Order: sequence, then C-alpha cells, then structure tokens
Amino acid sequence: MLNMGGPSTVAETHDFLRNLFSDNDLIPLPFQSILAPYIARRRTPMIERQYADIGGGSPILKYTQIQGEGMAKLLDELHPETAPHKSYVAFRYARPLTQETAREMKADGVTRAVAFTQYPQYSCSTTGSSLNEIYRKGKAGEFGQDVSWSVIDRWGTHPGFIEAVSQRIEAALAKFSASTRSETVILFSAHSLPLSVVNRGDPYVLEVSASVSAVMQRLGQSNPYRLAWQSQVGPSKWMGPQTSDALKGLSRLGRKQVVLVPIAFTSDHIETLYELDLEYMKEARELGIEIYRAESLNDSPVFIRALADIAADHLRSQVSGKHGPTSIQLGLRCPGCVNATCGQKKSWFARGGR
Ligand SMILES: C=CC1=C(C)c2cc3[nH]c(cc4nc(cc5[nH]c(cc1n2)c(C)c5CCC(=O)O)C(CCC(=O)O)=C4C)c(C)c3C=C
Ligand SMILES: [Fe+2]
Ligand SMILES: [Fe+2]
Repeated sequence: MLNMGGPSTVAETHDFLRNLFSDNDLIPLPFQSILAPYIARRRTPMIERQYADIGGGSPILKYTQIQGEGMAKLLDELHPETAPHKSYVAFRYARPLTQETAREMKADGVTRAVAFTQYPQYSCSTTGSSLNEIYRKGKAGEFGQDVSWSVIDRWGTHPGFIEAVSQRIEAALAKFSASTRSETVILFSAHSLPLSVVNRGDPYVLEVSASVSAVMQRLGQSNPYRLAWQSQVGPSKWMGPQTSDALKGLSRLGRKQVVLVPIAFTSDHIETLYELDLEYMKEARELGIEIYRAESLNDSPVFIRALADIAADHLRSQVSGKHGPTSIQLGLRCPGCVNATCGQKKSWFARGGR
C-alpha cells in the first residue's frame, strides 16, 4: 500500500517535511541535500501547529492499516488462488518508510508482491515517486533477491471507488433542505500541481477530471459542479482555480449552498481536516454559504471492498497472463520527462522487478 504518509505525532513533523523536501521526484531543488533540511526546519513550526490543531497527528497510517487488512481478508475469498494475502504499508515520507517495509518483507520471505498505489490518480510526483523508491530499493535487493513484482498504478475511475465517493456526496447533500438541494454546487477539490509538471505531460489533471466526470455520471448529473485545486506551496505557478478562490467566486455569483469533495486522497490528512474544514469552510460560512464536506473514504466498507476488487481484478489478469506486470499506460513516460529514473523504473517493473 503506497502513499506519502504523514506524521503520526506532532513530533514527527520535522522528519516528514525533511523527507518530503529531499524528494527530487517531487520537488527538484538546487543543492537539495543542503536546501531541503533548511526549508523543512523553517516550515516545521507552522505545520506542527496544523497537526496539533487536527488532534495531534495524521490519521493516514491508522486508516491505511485498516484498509489494507480489510482488503487482504476480502481478497482471500475473492481470489483464493493467490491466498493468503498480506498487506504492508510503504510510505514515502513518514514511517513506515519503504526501506523499513522492505526489511519486514524480506524477513517474511515474500516472493510475490503487488505495488498498489493508494493515490487513485497517477502523478509522477506521487505514485511515480513511490514507484521510483521501490525500484531503487528493489534493485539493491532490500526486499530480498527473488521478489516478483507487479503494479496497480491508478484506479481513478474504478466503479467501486466512484460508488464510495458518490455515497459520501449523497450523505452530505442530504443535509440540505430537500426543496433547494438540487441547487447545491458540488465543488471537487484536489491537491494542485505546479504548471511546470502539468505542462511536462503529467497525467494527474486528466485523471482527476475523469474521476469527477465518473462521479457525476453515477450521481445522474444531479447537481452543478466544478473542480478546483488546493494546497499550492511556494512562488511558482500552480494549476487553478484555487479552492478558496472558487468558494469566494461562487458566493459572489449568489451560490450559497456547497458540498466540498476531496477527490484525490482517500484518507483524512491536514488538507481535509485543516485546510478544508478549519480554513476554507470557515471562510465560506462567513460569506454566507451553507457548506458541508463529503467525508473522506477512510474506513468506508464500500471503499475497502473496492480496493479488494481492484486487487482481485489485477491478480486475475496476472494469473491468466492477459496483462504484463504493469498497465500499458505506465509504460509511457511524460513527453517532457527528463528524469532518467522514471525510464529505468518503468523497464524494471515491466520485467516483473528484474
Ligand atoms: C494527490 C495528492 C498530491 C499531489 C498530486 C501532490 C503534489 C505535490 N505536493 C507538493 C508539495 C507539498 N505537498 C505537501 C503536503 C501534502 N501533499 C499531499 C498530496 C499531494 N501532493 C498531501 C496529502 C499532503 C499533506 C500530508 C498530510 O498529512 O496532510 C507539502 C508539505 C506541507 C507544507 O509544507 O505545506 C509540500 C511542500 C508538490 C511540490 C507537488 C507536485 C509537484
Ligand atoms: Fe503535496
Ligand atoms: Fe517522469
């Protein structure tokens, strides 16, 4: 189960940020080994306060464990040919880091592994970075010498995921008066990307848009909707409109009912619990908007079942030999990609991690 992770306690915030700013696949910085610790130290007090305000840490490890264990149990029934299944968590910036998980898998004698991204939509900055890390550790033998790998690299339009998100939206819509419910704007919000990454040909913006379209189709186009982008950091230009500006704009246009939907992250984290709940929703209410947030998927049984279905479909395609170890789409680098590791990683996984 691959994800970025988050500090489980406030005290882990600094290490999380240092790992994040050291990731050349996410933020290529000049003199990275010097600049990353410096930027991390400077940002730590502000981000520590945000984690303190959401209850003292990120719940992502707790939810990823619940999702992984629930999925593995269902998978034993859905695909007994490859049972027993066991889930491991490999985070990119917080514990358990990939190298820790690699040690555990090696000690367990694992010989067959599926790298299952927990980001529904693919970006080189998220899933791409996690897969690059597995590739580096795998090539160095940290998971053991004989592990055969395959990859689930994206699932942003899987019907089970779409169903789970749609049910969260329906629960939020139900809070509005029935007489005006259909006027409520559904505002989807995803973590933004720098325009330099979008313009390199990163597939994330397209895939998030595809998720939004699939959800709206499942909802029978019941409401007007827009997609906005949140959490940009630093001075460069990022994909817009920003979620906070979109809320102000909707208010200016007289739209006073909104459901806010996190669409690119499946567990709660500071972006939902702090940025959306404590900052934007408060601002929106001050502008006279009645606003509710669709709950994150977290421990949703519909979502856990979707994860198991995605994994079972993948294993079936592997056993039947219908597909190679990765999707066809993973084989293509971004037209503007100049990161040599991306190319090596894709070839390594296409050979089953050899
Ligand atoms: C699908 C989700 C995400 C994408 C795409 C993404 C791209 C991306 N992020 C940064 C820089 C930062 N992101 C930070 C935190 C952060 N990012 C995501 C998700 C995506 N990022 C999450 C869920 C979080 C928060 C973790 C939590 O526990 O809540 C941060 C650190 C926070 C801060 O300092 O403000 C940075 C920095 C870039 C540059 C980027 C694309 C290239
Ligand atoms: Fe981010
Ligand atoms: Fe790339």
